[in-house]
Amino acid sequence: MTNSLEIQQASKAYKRKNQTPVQALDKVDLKAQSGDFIAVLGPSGCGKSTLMLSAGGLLELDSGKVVVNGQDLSQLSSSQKAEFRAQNIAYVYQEFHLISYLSVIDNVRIADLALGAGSEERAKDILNQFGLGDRVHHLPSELSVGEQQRVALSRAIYSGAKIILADEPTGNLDSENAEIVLKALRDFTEQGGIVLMVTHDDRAVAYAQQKLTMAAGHWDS
Ligand SMILES: Nc1ncnc2c1ncn2[C@@H]1O[C@H](COP(=O)(O)OP(=O)(O)OP(=O)(O)O)[C@@H](O)[C@H]1O
Repeated sequence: MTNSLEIQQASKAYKRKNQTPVQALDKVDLKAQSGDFIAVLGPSGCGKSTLMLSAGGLLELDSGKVVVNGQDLSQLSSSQKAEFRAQNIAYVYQEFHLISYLSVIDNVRIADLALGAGSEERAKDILNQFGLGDRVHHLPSELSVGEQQRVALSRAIYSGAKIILADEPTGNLDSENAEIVLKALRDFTEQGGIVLMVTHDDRAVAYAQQKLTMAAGHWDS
């Protein structure tokens, strides 16, 4: 199956009482399909995080739409959207967002842990691939920063999502760990996934096959 992410004429303004609205996205278009590894660049405040939140349906647009694998996210109820997101979209952040009181393997299996679903073996295989085979029962606080990001990435891969939205995924990493993470993201796209990655890191930009720059809420062309 081929995957697709389409953002059509997306606009979003943040409105605060008694203040001029900030137009964070201004009719932004994006078309990505299986195999695409896209770096989103641009200065602070130009709308990159707003774009990423919108792409995953975490933020409602004022106008325009996001279509993932043919599904217009705005047509889904919030519970349908959460379910659709769990199956199709994973976020990888600079700050990892691991759950501090759960072990590495439970963090990876977080989405199906409560249901007793999924496969511990598969989670272990993925952790092994990321060199974390001897860390499965550790807590996040017992890991290095690079290891924590590898757990976050393992969680994204384990989820089976076809689209990874990565916000500064190498921001806190040394070169060795940055390379592991970037190679994994590239492998993910080579296997049919899509990666949209906000970054200021030259190492990450070098891995992407497309570079898009934002300026004040739109593409800088
Ligand atoms: N919740 C909010 N309320 C009001 N304004 C906001 C809110 N979130 C973002 N903004 C404003 O919207 C604009 C775009 O913000 P956004 O976080 O998308 O930019 P960014 O490119 O990701 O910035 P950075 O690189 O610094 O993370 C900025 O001017 C920001 O101040």
